[in-house]
Amino acid sequence: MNAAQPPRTARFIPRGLTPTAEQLAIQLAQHKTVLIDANAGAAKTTTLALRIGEALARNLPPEQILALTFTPEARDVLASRLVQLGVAPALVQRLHILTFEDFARWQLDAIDGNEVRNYDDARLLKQYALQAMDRVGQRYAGKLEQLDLQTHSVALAHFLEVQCQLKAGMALQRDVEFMDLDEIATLLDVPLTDYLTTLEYEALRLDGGAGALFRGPLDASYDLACNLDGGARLAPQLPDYRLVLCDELHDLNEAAFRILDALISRSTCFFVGAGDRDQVIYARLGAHDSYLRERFTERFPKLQRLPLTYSFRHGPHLAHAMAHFKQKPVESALDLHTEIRQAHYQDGDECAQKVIAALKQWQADGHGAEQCAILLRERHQSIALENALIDAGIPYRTPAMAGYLQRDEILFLRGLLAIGLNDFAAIRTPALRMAVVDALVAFSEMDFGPGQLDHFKIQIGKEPSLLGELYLIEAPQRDGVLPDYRSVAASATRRAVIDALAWLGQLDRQQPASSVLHELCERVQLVRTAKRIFVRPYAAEVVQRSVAALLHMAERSALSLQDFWLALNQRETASLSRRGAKSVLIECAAQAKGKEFGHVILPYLQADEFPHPRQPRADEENLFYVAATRARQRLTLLSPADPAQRSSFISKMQLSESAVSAAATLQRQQHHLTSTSAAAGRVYLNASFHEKDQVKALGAQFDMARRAWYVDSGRDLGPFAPWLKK
Ligand SMILES: Nc1ncnc2c1ncn2[C@@H]1O[C@H](COP(=O)(O)OP(=O)(O)OP(=O)(O)O)[C@@H](O)[C@H]1O
Repeated sequence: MNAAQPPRTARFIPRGLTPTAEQLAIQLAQHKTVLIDANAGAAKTTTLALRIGEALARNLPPEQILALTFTPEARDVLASRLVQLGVAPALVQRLHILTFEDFARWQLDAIDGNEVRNYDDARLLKQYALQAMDRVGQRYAGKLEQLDLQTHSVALAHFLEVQCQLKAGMALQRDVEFMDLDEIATLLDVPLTDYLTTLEYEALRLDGGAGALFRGPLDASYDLACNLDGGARLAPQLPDYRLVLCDELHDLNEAAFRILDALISRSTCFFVGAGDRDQVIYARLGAHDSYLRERFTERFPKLQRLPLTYSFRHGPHLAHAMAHFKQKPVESALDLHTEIRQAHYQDGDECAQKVIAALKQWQADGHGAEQCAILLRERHQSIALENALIDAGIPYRTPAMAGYLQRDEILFLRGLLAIGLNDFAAIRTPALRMAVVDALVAFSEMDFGPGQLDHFKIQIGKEPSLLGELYLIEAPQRDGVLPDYRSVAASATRRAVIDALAWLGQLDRQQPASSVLHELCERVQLVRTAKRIFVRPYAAEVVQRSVAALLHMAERSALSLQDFWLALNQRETASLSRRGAKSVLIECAAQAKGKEFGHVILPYLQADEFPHPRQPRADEENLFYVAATRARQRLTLLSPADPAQRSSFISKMQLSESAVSAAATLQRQQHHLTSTSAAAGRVYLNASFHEKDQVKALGAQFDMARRAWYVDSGRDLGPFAPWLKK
């Protein structure tokens, strides 16, 4: 370790903000390993960017700097923050800013040759999962009672999630020499069938140990971690980075930790990592706050922990509310009144209307819809919201999740209606038709060989009216035609669906859609099937709630079956055509990590939704904390009119108390800033978001700390008269 004193002055002077003393300490730190465990919005990403800027300013070649993140979103946020702070884009491009997965793939290239197929979309792995299940069947059928081989696509998706989880936690490396199979599965906390299938899947993937044939999501990190661990073949070949940084350390799992360890254990490497122990929400993938709390310290005893105390995203009102919520100190350095607004509703529809009202108010206050995000606890909540937005003519986007009309359970019902009404052509795009076929297969618990289904889909793409044939093709009596069908896991479900289709086909289309859909769901045993095919009760419940929301929508519409069918398809066309960049974002809270928005709306804050009763309380708290702390100027909380039904998280924020202490802090800060800005000779402007281009063109500058436009007081203020503060 270099014991020299930190340089006294920074060489990197960022654009648009003045680093605090704490930020400077990190920017200039010369400790070998530095860990920042700081609150949401406390400038972790920004400070990592400052550290990179400083290294570049001190002539460290960009290629010797590696910045790792867990998601492409976090990678992009860091890269754009560097540019925002004034690092030349050409230099940013030369830096190695990578997700763990991309870094691992790149390293593994050295031993792979060009033979390995990489699949980013887990669905493409289903063929291998099926083969692995076949092998488990051959090896253990009749020998193990607990074996439960399900081969429909939803069960496969579940299996793929479990194997990912086992690998992220390096659980397959555990010492299990003297344990029985079911003991091991219990130890690893996964169903026995999934454990055995994972073993077969890995044998297949790694070609019995000869080398990887294919990789799905997270497999590269896992393979690299295994390689570095056992035999360490690649360890000496890892590039010699002088500076390694890692953002969002709260997503760290065992595989990634081992990769980091190999990189930063080198004597010439300096490391700065940042995370927030209260933002651990991927426990399912092995993330744990123990890395931030203890593991780093145990592994690197000389580790320096450096603080970032103040939030720069939101003002004291939100900071203090979060301090109460998380029972920890949270302070803000911003002279900004981040408003926390509340509104209450009687039912889900009214909640959607309150969202529209909050959004319209935001726009009326001069802000753009694209600066607003509606963050959901779970995707089923979007149905009423999407409908309300479509009705209000407000464009929205749902980049990280399918819009409600494109979700599996809704596609299944749409597929049944398409067959029953003999109108598959109403589902416009070929991609959606394929998705409908997949959903029908999954929810009818049918079982095809992968090639067969693909063949059928191609035919359907050409001739939509063939959709009804799906059930004929699969029927066992057609064995003679297509003899190699896999055994059907739940033929009762398929039979029920076929019967329901016959019933639907002879129905009067003028009947109310609501009663038809209710009966259809009963007849196809949708709830029971969801419970069976989604091994995790939580996932089954999301499906149920999503279907319930659709049924509610049909009831409210009071439309006939025929008209409801038409309306659904029209809504889809309307929502798909309005997804512009200027639209409001609807996203699940988990996907919003690392991002920030002017206005965050949190709807459906009710006891049975958030915290979700089936999920661990600590994870729910972290998720709420992530969601609420994305807000800069305004946070809108929507909860039931009846206090007894409200989410307990709202009272935990102690909004009245926190508002009092926040107001006092804000006053102090305003006083301080008035004196410092007077000294700095700045005149602040009242320009709204929409006016930013105008004032910028006139020469105004943006103060990131105050989030306000200003001009130097020596200037002619005439052109700025409309925006001068009274
Ligand atoms: N010294 C500063 N002065 C003013 N604003 C700052 C300063 N440092 C950072 N910021 C701003 O603070 C906001 C939050 O910063 P950043 O995204 O780096 O926080 P974070 O700790 O990574 O957040 P999270 O963990 O919630 O993702 C950003 O808008 C950033 O531009």
